[in-house]
Amino acid sequence: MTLIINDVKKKFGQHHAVDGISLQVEKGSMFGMLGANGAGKTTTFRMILGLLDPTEGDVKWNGNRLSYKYTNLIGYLPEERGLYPKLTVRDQLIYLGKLKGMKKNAIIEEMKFWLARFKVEEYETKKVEELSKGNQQKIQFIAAVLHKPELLILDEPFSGLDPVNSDMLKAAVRYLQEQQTTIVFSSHQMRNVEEMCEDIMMLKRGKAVLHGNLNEIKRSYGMKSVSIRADFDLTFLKNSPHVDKFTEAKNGVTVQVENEEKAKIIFQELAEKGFVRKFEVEEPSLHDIFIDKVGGDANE
Ligand SMILES: Nc1ncnc2c1ncn2[C@@H]1O[C@H](COP(=O)(O)OP(=O)(O)OP(=O)(O)O)[C@@H](O)[C@H]1O
Repeated sequence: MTLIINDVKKKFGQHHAVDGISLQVEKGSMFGMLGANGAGKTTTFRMILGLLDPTEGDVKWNGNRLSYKYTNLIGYLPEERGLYPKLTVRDQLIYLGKLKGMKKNAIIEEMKFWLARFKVEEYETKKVEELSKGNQQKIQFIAAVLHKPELLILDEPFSGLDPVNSDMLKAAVRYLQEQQTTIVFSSHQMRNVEEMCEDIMMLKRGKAVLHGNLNEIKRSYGMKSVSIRADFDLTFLKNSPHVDKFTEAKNGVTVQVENEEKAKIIFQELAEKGFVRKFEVEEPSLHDIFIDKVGGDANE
């Protein structure tokens, strides 16, 4: 069971919201979609879900085009959250579970499991409008997974959550992955993607600017980040022709360099000046790569 997106395009009028992306997500894996606002992530998700028809190309799950007929196989947490504020959590979940073809007993069993897991059992009989935003998000997540979907699409699942709830939701997503759920999610928080995903796609104006295994992307990405601490002033590195970006860190400085050769040159320069306490060359963070690839495009 694989999700395959084959050269998919979506045009709104003359605007290419998604402009020829292809990807494959294997059963039980977790795939991260990144991109600035308006890069085309939600449009891609809507095409996966069969809510939007691609202008060109196709999306297949297990060899079939997804549509409302397969709604029971898919779970979706949309970016714009929407629950019925006047319904109780229980009635809400029963209603949404039934739409997914579930029987009441099964819904209640799953609901109890998830409410306990998220430590919100006491909200079962509360109206949604009485819950905080973070807790509403948990309920909406439960609504997306109640029917044990094979494919789970999460649009910005961690936005607006405090660190404790964010960790709780991450653990829940990992648990679902262990149950062999195939998961695709988008996030503006690079850390979350780094922590959770093996494979990613970074979109810019509807095109993939990076795609593949995250560790390989980092390894093969030329740019390196170097943490330096020394017994002398390092601010001269700001003006070094070998340094692309200079940042003062708590305990020393961090510089970005184009490749390992440049790092070596800087190390030699530093060694001539005095005692270097720390010189650590690291793979760039996803944040660094994002800024490098998408940086000037934050509002596209
Ligand atoms: N129904 C629509 N009609 C016209 N243009 C649309 C429509 N839906 C999306 N777009 C445009 O397509 C582009 C991609 O939008 P999309 O919502 O997919 O981006 P996104 O990557 O999910 O952004 P964000 O991170 O802000 O949610 C944007 O320029 C948006 O304005």
